[in-house]
Amino acid sequence: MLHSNLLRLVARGGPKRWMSTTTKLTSVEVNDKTGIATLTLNRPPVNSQNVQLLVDLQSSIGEIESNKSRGLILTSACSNVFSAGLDILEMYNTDEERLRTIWTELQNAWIALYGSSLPTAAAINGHAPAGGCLLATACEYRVMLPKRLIGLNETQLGIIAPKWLMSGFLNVLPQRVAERALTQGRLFTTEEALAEGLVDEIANTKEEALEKCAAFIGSFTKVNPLARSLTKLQFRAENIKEFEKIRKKDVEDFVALASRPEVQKGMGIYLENLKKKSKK
Ligand SMILES: CCCCC/C=C/C(=O)SCCNC(=O)CCNC(=O)[C@H](O)C(C)(C)COP(=O)(O)OP(=O)(O)OC[C@H]1O[C@@H](n2cnc3c(N)ncnc32)[C@H](O)[C@@H]1OP(=O)(O)O
Repeated sequence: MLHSNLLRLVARGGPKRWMSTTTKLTSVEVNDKTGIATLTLNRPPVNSQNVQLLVDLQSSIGEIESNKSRGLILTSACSNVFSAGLDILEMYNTDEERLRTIWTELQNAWIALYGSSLPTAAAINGHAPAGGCLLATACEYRVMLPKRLIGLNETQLGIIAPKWLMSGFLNVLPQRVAERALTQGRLFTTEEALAEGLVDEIANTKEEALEKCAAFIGSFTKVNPLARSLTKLQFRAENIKEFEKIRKKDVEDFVALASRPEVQKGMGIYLENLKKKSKK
């Protein structure tokens, strides 16, 4: 009996247990040995962030926080994309109420991750433009696969990233580099991102990226968890306070901007180009 249980564990790649099913667009797996939870975004083909993905992400973060995991690693089930950012199809040709919901859930997902008291790391196993970069930079540590792209390219779509959306970016990049990148809508290659400090390490495979993230989280083993989390949140308190002050107005600003005819037209053209490119 013991032998067959052991064999099953080995076949599953070690002492892991599934905490939630994959009927959601996210799944959570906790490693029993390390106590570290891996949160996987699972909305093929590119993990574009629709309302459902953003809601599921929040629920998975809540689940990980309440099951007393030692840390959270965010990654993707898609083979070449971490997340393509907000689902443009959902923002295009829609009504104001839907835009309000999309933006509110993006805010909720960001604050849940950015304000998490747990150690957080992103195993960026693919491209991470816009909202993908937002999630990665909400984490404390980033490990990325070579030759992928990451950055906040909102200006290329004719839209403006609000201050809170830049917070994580500004936590890791000097203001001068961040300002130039945002105004250019620049996407950094993995190698450029490493040189600038936007990512912390490069890994050749997703497995290696997960291991490096786990090693980062493991580096806190000897640190008092309460002291650690309060220290982290002290660093983030100012950004969180500023965000809370403007969050309602920020939703209305987004709705006003995203429903402007020229912005809608820009999204339509951007979508068409994406589709043309993917058919090539
Ligand atoms: C008012 C302030 C708002 C500020 C905040 C806004 C934030 C955002 O997140 S806006 C979204 C910005 N995202 C992007 O610009 C990324 C666009 N996507 C890409 O560049 C690429 O898809 C890729 C690099 C992420 C992946 O490339 P690849 O693996 O080659 O995949 P394809 O390009 O062939 O895409 C497959 C499939 O998915 C569709 N798609 C891609 N991204 C999105 C998206 N963000 N939303 C909706 N749909 C997306 C793409 O059109 C393809 O569809 P099909 O042609 O139907 O297969």
